[in-house]
Amino acid sequence: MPPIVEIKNVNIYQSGNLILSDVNLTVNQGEFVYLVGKTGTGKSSLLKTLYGELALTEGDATVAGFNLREMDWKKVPFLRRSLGVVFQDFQLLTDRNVHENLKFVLKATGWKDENLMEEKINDVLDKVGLKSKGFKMTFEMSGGEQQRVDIARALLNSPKLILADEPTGNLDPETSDEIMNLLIQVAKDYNTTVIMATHDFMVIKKFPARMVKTEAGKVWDNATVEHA
Ligand SMILES: Nc1ncnc2c1ncn2[C@@H]1O[C@H](COP(=O)(O)OP(=O)(O)OP(=O)(O)O)[C@@H](O)[C@H]1O
Repeated sequence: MPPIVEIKNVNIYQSGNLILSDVNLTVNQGEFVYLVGKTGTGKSSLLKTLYGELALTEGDATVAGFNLREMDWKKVPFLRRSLGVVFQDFQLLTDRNVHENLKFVLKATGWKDENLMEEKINDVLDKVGLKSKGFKMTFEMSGGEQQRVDIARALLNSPKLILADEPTGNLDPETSDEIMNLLIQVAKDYNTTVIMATHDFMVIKKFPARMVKTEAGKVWDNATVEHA
């Protein structure tokens, strides 16, 4: 199986400033990878490049079978559909309940059959342990529950790759552990790759995995906990 992410000699810019240079990174299907590094060193910029929010102008990268360099801009929605993206601040729609949040995404990504949509929503809610909470408004939920909804949403289109930007950033340690267990379980059950940016060294120590670090304008592979 080809790597799910292959980045070669990539330079990443924000507003014309070079943030990361000569990035090389290969991630295989099913791997769990932490992206660590001090604030402002480019973790989010790297993730944004992977999900097509920052255009790739120098170097080559393939993500979930999409060639980012040659990709027509119009194809970005298709790239996004084959990824699951999880954020620190959830980005859920606050005027809708959980079920409606999930249905909104399904409809926006081309689902039409009502029965299949119901089946899928039940399936992902069950997966994240929220089967009985579909009727809840998202603002009525705890941070941990909202993060579970966010993960459920990321799972809707059965992604081969989940990109998570500080998914435990707003959670207490116990809830962080629950979310980590969930992400790891999901990755295992679906053979999904997870690339997760984090500052949370308690989490990394407790759930060790490969580490990639942003520092001094470069991406360093296999950084150790001590150096991070
Ligand atoms: N939209 C933007 N326009 C201009 N510069 C930006 C933009 N977004 C980020 N930057 C700059 O790019 C650099 C890298 O930011 P980035 O958010 O990728 O870092 P990070 O490692 O994810 O930080 P954090 O851990 O705080 O989220 C920073 O110097 C930041 O100021």
